[in-house]
Amino acid sequence: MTGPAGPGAAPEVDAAAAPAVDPAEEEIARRLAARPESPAVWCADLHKRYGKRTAVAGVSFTVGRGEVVGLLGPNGAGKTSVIKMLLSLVRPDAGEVLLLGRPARDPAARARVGYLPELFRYQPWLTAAEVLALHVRLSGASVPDGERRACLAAVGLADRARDRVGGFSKGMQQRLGLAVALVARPELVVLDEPTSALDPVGRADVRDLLLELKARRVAVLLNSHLIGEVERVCDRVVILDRGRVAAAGSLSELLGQRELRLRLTGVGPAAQARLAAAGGLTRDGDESYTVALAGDRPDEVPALVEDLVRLGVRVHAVEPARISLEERLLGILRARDGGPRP
Ligand SMILES: Nc1ncnc2c1ncn2[C@@H]1O[C@H](COP(=O)(O)OP(=O)(O)OP(=O)(O)O)[C@@H](O)[C@H]1O
Repeated sequence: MTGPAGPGAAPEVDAAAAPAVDPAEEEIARRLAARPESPAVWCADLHKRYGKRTAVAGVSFTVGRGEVVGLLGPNGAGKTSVIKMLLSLVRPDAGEVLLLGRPARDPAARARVGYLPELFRYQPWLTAAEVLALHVRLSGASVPDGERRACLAAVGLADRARDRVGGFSKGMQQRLGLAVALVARPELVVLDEPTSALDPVGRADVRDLLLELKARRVAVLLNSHLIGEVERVCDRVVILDRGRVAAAGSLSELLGQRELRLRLTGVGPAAQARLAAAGGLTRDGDESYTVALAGDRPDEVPALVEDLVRLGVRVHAVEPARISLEERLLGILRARDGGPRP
């Protein structure tokens, strides 16, 4: 696993979580490995208590290969505890974890996982290039110089490679953390609040990086409080509350069908057919149309508008209508308020 190492790094690691492969997990791994493609993350019934406090009370979910899954929930919901259990940085009281079809503590699985922790610090006397080189060495992967430089460039640190990390701002350290998580060509990347210290441009850069990972079929588990960000990049979302899964599903499952309200003039039969092809079509007045979009492609709306214009339609207004993930999240959490605390 590539993630911060050395003095000052990962201070909350549970020392009791020594590598050891559980025979029950081995058996599950053997069965999953026989399937055409085992999920990137599989966890079942995870539990964790810290003293009297229950942090995680029976969490199960999967992240498929090449899938981007968002882990959401209020402060203290158990997100970081779940992530640390997935990565064997904290030992679960109960439950099982497989990463890439192997038991989570298996070094062969860990070597293919990139991790950006929520809290980290790098050795301040090293340069960014040296930090990256150190983590490449730790991962056992062979990553040529040019690829490492490209990785720093991808997180916007191309011209800071030779600068010492001690002089980096918080956001620059977070960018370096991302480069560390990505440098050893992981098949699964776990990012715990990767944009908390980033400016708007940095956030947009991370969004692009995530989409690029998705295109390369790298699985991503993303813990973020920036719900708009999650909504834009994630295929699926797992919402935790008080240590339990409060809801999980794809964005269309959680948010319902996307609708598009349009105000159009000059709609001929061809344009009418194009509108109907986009989904269920209703005409609400002379110029008002509503399309219940059948697909969930990100370019669905611009493609439709482009076609309509080509067909001679004058497009006066296009208004997407769907409950936002933020509204949905708040709805779920409020409905659970007063529910049982673990
Ligand atoms: N090392 C620890 N020792 C004691 N309690 C802990 C420890 N780590 C987490 N907890 C407790 O477990 C619960 C879940 O914490 P966790 O950090 O997993 O939540 P989170 O969803 O990641 O929160 P946030 O969004 O604030 O980062 C909290 O009540 C927290 O106080």
